[in-house]
Amino acid sequence: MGTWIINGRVPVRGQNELATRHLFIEDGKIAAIGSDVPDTNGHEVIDAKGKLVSAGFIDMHVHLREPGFEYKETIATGTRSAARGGYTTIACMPNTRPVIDKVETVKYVLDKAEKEGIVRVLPYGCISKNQLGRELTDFAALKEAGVVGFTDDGVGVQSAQMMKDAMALAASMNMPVIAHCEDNTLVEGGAVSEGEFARKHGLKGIPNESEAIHVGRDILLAEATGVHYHVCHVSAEQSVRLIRHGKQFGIKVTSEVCPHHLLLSDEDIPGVDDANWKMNPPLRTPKDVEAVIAGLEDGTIDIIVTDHAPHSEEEKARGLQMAPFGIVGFETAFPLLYTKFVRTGRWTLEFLLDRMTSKPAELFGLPWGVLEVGREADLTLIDLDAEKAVEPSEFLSKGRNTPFTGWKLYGWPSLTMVGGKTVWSE
Ligand SMILES: NC(=O)N[C@@H](CC(=O)O)C(=O)O
Ligand SMILES: [Zn+2]
Ligand SMILES: [Zn+2]
Repeated sequence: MGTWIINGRVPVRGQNELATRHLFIEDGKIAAIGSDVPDTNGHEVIDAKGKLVSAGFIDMHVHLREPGFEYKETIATGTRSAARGGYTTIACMPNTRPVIDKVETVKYVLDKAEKEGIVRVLPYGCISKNQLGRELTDFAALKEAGVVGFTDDGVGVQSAQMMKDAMALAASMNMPVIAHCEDNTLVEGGAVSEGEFARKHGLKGIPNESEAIHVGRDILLAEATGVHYHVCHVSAEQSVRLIRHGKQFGIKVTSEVCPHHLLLSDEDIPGVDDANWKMNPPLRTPKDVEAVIAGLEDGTIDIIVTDHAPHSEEEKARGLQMAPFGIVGFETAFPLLYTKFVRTGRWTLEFLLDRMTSKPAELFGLPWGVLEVGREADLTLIDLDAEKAVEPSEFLSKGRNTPFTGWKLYGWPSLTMVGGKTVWSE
């Protein structure tokens, strides 16, 4: 017995419209996509009722918090939250407790994901032991154990020599280095960006250069070592400029941006009490927001990620200055971007979907992210027409820390399938 998903609508390449299609799924794979009304006799039938059928989203930057911070999130809750957001593959950052710097921790995460996760989980391994920036981890052993790249996300690699060594080693084994770009000497205690908000409230601001200095340094090191260098959560105009320049020189630099940096600036922060507006990198100025949008549009920035970073309510109640950095992202990413960029006519639906599906797959050499016959049936059904407000109490994530509460949006996922199996539905 197979499964028919009937009356779905799928994007047509190069055309800004959707076509009605029926998909047949058998043995976990997409076995047929057609426009003729099928004979569904003897098969399971899912009536998509005109909803968008998209390849499942791929998020190359998420925090699942396990092991060690299970009060913030677990692999079980994080993957459910991802599925509800339409994601079928997620790559998790190693800033857990212990950090993912040893084979046994990689195995622990993969084993937990297998048993308790409902979407595909790809772990990253640390660049440095304990993420202290002093000693490289055993890249070969971590690769063998199944990591998809090396990163110390959560902190910047402060030493240029350390980064160069990491890149040379990663390049020799054809693995990417993924960088959280932050020069600590320029940050020192800042909670928000330099800009209007910091000035108004007399706060120390985090300057754009703290990010861009690492971006510039690392692009030079990527050129010297030949590694695939991927920049995390680009937020500053200067970073976009440097990446654009690096790409023009043929250096293997790629980058990502988060929905919040495309949609919010420091001037939107309501006040110093609400830490749901605190994340790293911080919300920048309206000029930076325009620059990251332009960077995504011209291909300087390759993909969209959430940087899903759940924290507990108690932690986030400490105010802007004291609370930890980070906001949740899975369950609002697509509705936000679809509503604010596609429905407004600035982007095509195809443009947005590519940056959440096929582009990340292409960048990291993954076999998913495309809706076509023969591929594994990782997909999501999305209601493009019903409007609903963001309601954090409905989140499947343990984290409720979002600045988007109450935003009225379109484009809510209603069913998510991984390898032909429905893992979540409304
Ligand atoms: N982005 C954040 O604000 N926080 C992340 C760390 C990170 O992505 O650098 C976290 O782990 O909470
Ligand atoms: Zn980071
Ligand atoms: Zn992160």
